[in-house]
Amino acid sequence: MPLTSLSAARQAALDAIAPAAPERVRLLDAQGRFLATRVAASRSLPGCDNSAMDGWAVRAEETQGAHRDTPTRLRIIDTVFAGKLPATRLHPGEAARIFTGAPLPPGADAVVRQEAARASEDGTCVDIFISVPPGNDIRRTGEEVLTGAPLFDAGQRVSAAVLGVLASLGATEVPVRPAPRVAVLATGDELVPPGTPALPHQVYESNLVLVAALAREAGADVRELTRAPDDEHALREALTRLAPRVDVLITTGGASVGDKDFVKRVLTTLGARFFVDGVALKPGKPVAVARLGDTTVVVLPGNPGAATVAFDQLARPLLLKHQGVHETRRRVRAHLSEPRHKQAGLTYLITTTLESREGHAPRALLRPQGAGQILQNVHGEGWAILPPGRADFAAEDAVDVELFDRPVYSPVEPLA
Ligand SMILES: Nc1nc2c(c(=O)[nH]1)N[C@H]1C(S)=C(S)[C@@H](COP(=O)(O)OP(=O)(O)OC[C@H]3O[C@@H](n4cnc5c(N)ncnc54)[C@H](O)[C@@H]3O)O[C@H]1N2
Ligand code: MOO
Repeated sequence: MPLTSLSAARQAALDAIAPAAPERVRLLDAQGRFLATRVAASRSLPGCDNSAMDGWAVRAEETQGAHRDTPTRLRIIDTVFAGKLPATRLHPGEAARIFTGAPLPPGADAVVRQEAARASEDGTCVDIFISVPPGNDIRRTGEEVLTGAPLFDAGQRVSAAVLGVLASLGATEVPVRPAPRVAVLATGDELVPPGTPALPHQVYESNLVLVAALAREAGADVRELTRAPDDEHALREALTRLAPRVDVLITTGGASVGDKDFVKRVLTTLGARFFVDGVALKPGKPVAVARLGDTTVVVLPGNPGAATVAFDQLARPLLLKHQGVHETRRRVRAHLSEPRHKQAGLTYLITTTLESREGHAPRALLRPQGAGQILQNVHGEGWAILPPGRADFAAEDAVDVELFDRPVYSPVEPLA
């Protein structure tokens, strides 16, 4: 039977999970989550016409012709602080002392900043030294947004900027989808926990940290990190203990066809229903997705590079769907830097950097990548996708590159 294609597997994996019911959480607890509903402006921003500067509220027409040598003299009738209401209306010949953010008194239509004016010694009058147009240094009601205007769609990621807007509307809580609770189970007799001595033939267990970090990047709340030996009894015990506690249980290792690859067999004996079992993908071929009771189980291969690709292609979309969102990844067309031979039936995802070229599509520089390797991912800019149905690719052949879109950072100071 041919292996499931990557696109069919992704669809099937998504069928193994449903968006979680929304919950209301405090603003800061919503950071990094996704809005569960649309949000409209519950008030206008700003809520009233107010001053953008510390200075004087005036009637603009009365400043016409004002100059340092020929100032307009106005009578001071009020002082308006931010958060206070003006005591009175501004009539011709009058000015009000006003501070940044304070509501504009009725009758005033402009603000003159204090650097362009001087109050008399006795504080009764102010000389205005410049002429200003109506609206000068005024922030208008609803200038940024009017009450009822749509602000955010459901699925909007709650960033610091979004939180700032919600807080400025007076919100204290926000409806979001809950973060999926995740447990990671690493299997393998050969694995040595980091922090203990390891002989050259031994392997440090690194997938717990790797997969937990990937899951967090996908918005998960990682609750448990557990190791289990390649032993059916121990695996059964670990899977039955962990599954009921989480929404998504992710295993690594023991996913293939070796004598000690028990994970899928044990899941089957526990009554798991498989949605995906092996994908025409390299690396990551043995990946599986199943449902065990109410828990979605993702079985990742043990090779860290294969686990990374399989996570990225199946587990991440599924964790995002739990949060009510679908991610559209940016793709660019690029030309291969070198020829490649591959198994015709599989999709290959190869970590790539991009070299831009004047007047041409960029070149995809394929990184040396094996299923067990992940160092190249640190520097990669995306996956070059070598599609199925073809075994040989020549240098300069055009392929799609699915971008990681990771920001680029550089040191503040040159390194010594
Ligand atoms: N005869 C066949 N052999 C294999 C096939 C196949 O189709 N026929 N598939 C290969 C593919 S593809 C992959 S990928 C691997 C994955 O197999 P497993 O999921 O069973 O992984 P393990 O055998 O347990 O480990 C593979 C490799 O990864 C290292 N590993 C495992 N867990 C961790 C961990 N937590 N931290 C760090 N490194 C880990 C492990 O030491 C092995 O080196 O199977 C192929 N075989
Ligand atoms: O998934 Mo395996 O070799 O395709 O790493």
